[in-house]
Amino acid sequence: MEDYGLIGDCASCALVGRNGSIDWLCWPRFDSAACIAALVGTEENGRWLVAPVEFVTSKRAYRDSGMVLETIFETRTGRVALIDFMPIDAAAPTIVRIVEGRGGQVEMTNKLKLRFDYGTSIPWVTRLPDEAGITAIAGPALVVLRTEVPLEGEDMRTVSNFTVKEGERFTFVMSYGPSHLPAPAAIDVDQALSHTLTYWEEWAGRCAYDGPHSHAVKRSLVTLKALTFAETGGIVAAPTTSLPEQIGGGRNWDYRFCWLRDATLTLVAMMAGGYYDEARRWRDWLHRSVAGSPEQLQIMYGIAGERQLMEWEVPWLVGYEGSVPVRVGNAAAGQLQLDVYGEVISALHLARRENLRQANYGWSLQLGLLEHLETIWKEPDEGMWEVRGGRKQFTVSKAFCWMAFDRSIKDIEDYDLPGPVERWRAVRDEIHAMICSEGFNKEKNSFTQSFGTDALDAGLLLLPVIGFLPGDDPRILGTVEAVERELLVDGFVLRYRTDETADGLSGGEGAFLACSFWLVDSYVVLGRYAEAEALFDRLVGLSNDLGLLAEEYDPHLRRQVGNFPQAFSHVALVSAAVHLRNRKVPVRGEMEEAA
Ligand SMILES: OC[C@H]1O[C@H](O[C@H]2O[C@H](CO)[C@@H](O)[C@H](O)[C@H]2O)[C@H](O)[C@@H](O)[C@@H]1O
Repeated sequence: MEDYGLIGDCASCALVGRNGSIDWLCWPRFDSAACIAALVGTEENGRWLVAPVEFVTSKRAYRDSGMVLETIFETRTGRVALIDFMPIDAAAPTIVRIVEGRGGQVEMTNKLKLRFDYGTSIPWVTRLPDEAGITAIAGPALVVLRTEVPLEGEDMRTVSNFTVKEGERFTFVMSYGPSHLPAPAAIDVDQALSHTLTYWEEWAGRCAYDGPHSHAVKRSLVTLKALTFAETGGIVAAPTTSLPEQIGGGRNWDYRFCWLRDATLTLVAMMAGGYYDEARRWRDWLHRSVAGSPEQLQIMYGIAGERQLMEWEVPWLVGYEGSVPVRVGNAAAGQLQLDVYGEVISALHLARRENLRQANYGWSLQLGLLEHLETIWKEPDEGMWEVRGGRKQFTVSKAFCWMAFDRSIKDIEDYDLPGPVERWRAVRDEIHAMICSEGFNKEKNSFTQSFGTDALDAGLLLLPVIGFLPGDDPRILGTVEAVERELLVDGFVLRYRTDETADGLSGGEGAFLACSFWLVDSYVVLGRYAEAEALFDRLVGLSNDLGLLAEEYDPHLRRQVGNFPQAFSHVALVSAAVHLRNRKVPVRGEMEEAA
């Protein structure tokens, strides 16, 4: 996974290997069917390679702070640059690949194999009538490729071999459109490049964070922005499906959707970075998506607020390094995860405090959610880790219910909003008392994953962060110690032990990067700054050469695992950096001091 770089246009994105191969592309949206799917299959499922026929090394970096990726190939005969980007604000979704000779001369190859419908549908390819290039049509989709380089059809793919000499430049421009309309028009490549560079530079330049690790923080925020669907303000958890949590394993999920949990945390990170527009747009997305009957609140939605996210397995894809099944859609959409109420309500609370313009139904929506929560908070749920082994009384879920009532009570107190505040105070206290008696194991001196068990859960690290108990409470100290004792692998944090939690899934998984950043936060809360710094540095050190993080890290194989790049990991990195710099972790719902 570390070999991939991300390019995107805030509608979709592509993963580009350090070998010049685009192996993942979904058009026109993040959640559309992939038309290039080699990432979770083989070359036969679609890829687009532009690279030297042979090279010795390749080195890459983003230009400036943005999403224009430059890969430099050194070959025995010369040096060549490949510049990849997806133009911002183009009339049609587009990928531009520019080949520039930077020394000597280099034999290059271009191999395009489009396979629509997640790597299975072979398109009908024809030459463009009046200009150089081809169109590929498969059902509703049309892709057009324009280039000065002569193209040939070979083995059901489009290829070209060409030579690039120092100072020479060739362009490949591929765009998507619906097949019942004329092919998208040609674009001005230089203008698109300069506009895209300026867009990202300007966006990154607005970052309010100033402090240690600012490069990693900026790269994380730019990555989060790239995972945002600009049209609606929704944010995907990751742009990929089924990158495995264990190489060869079956814990492979589709993350191209908008989780309320992940996205509300993104809102907090965006605001910490000074990006209030994005925060506002996400909050508006939230209002629209969850609008309607509070009993129908889902834990996740499509990027435009879609509710049906049917999960299915793709039998023709052999998976990333053999990790099957490859799944599309996500059955977690139908789960009950009570923490989501706390996440959403604390986000609304924070937005209110930060004076983000409110939709006029914001408070009535919150009231409706809380009234519903009042009827269901005692129920078991699937928890924040979305287990598939049956519902339980998860301690963290209950603590987030406590937070939902606590923040709403504060909203009533601070803004004179109408609501049954006395009743809610009583519920808040009842939840608190229940967690402290049922969710705390005296022998272990730790809170536990669910009531009456002695299993641990890294989500418990959030208890002081949400203000459930102060950081110096002996029960919190005991819980952090227990997590350190039982959930660390090589210093990185497992979200729980898969051998002691019946999560309904076989196999294991890597250390969860967001939880590892939460341990950094815990060390800050406890004043253990040197350990916080050291762990943060190690975690940032796991990023690939482009600063990208997956969901998890396998400490045994020493490689990233899980979907890539993952918003949750980058959000947690941003928050931990701010906390480390400020030597303070604000209670969730209070604003981070960004600048
Ligand atoms: O562990 C089983 C579950 O794994 C996925 O959920 C994880 O990803 C979510 C998106 O980042 C995150 O919000 C959640 O906390 C994680 O556990 C998967 O999406 C689920 O379908 C699956 O049951």
